Amino acid sequence: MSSIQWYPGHMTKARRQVTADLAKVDVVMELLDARIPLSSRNPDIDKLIGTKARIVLLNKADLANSSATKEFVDYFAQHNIKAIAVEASTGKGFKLIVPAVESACKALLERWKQKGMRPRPFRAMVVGIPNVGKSSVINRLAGARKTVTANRPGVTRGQQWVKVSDKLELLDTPGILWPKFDDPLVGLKLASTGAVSDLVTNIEEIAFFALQEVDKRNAAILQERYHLDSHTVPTEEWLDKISRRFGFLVSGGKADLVKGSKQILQDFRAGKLGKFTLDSSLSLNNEV
Ligand SMILES: Nc1nc2c(ncn2[C@@H]2O[C@H](COP(=O)(O)OP(=O)(O)OP(=O)(O)O)[C@@H](O)[C@H]2O)c(=O)[nH]1
Repeated sequence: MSSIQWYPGHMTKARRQVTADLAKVDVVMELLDARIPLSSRNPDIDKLIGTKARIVLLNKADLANSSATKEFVDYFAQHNIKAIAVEASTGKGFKLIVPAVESACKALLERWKQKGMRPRPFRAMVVGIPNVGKSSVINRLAGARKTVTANRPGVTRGQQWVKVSDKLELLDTPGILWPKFDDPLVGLKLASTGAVSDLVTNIEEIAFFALQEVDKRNAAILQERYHLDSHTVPTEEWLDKISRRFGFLVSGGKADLVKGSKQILQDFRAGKLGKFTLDSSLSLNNEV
């Protein structure tokens, strides 16, 4: 879990770093959390990427509702962006990445040819908000492949290009983007899925939000795992019941709601309460 807490100074620094790195690449892999493909988007991403080629990777697809993921792939296609559902933890979907990146770079290749330039491997980087799986994606794409140590303009201290295919090189450090801050519901989605550190959020509120979201989709699973009555609407009492059920007590026999909340979020994030997607592509007409 990332411990980054976003203050204006951090944001300015991150923006500067990402902008500098973006200038070195031809194509961007925008990494999103398949459970929250809209809420995990950086609010300034279009401005940052500009007219550069990009693909979207919907990571942690193993934890998301698969029909919702398909809808999001269509949603991005409608906005002329190729999106691929992937699982960095298993490698599922990864075979599709290189062809998609190369295809996204076709126009660039054309431009090079028109200018009489000799084609070189395309250069790519991964960008995304904290905890979305950037390092996991880079490691999987890099595998045991060698880093390209040739002298290259613009690669700063510690950064290297990794050869992913004959036609593709990847920057071995990701671009860390800040999440959306202004919408409280987006905040709850980011916190419940783990993109925002538990330290900076009210853990009981987040756990209760997670319970409500699960209850809407699959009340039976709550009954099964926590022995809750699936016929009642969620109330804050549920936190008390669940904490007691796991034996989390503080002195005086009171339930330890913080421990109970941690348990709920751990279950929720690990997929033990089902696969879910908290954003909807259908109810939105967002500009991409
Ligand atoms: N279930 C599941 N977990 C994943 C997947 N990809 C990454 N993770 C987990 O998500 C967590 C974050 O992964 P990282 O690769 O560290 O993410 P990051 O974006 O580099 O994180 P920061 O360094 O915080 O910016 C880790 O616990 C990974 O094991 C996936 O496809 N499925």
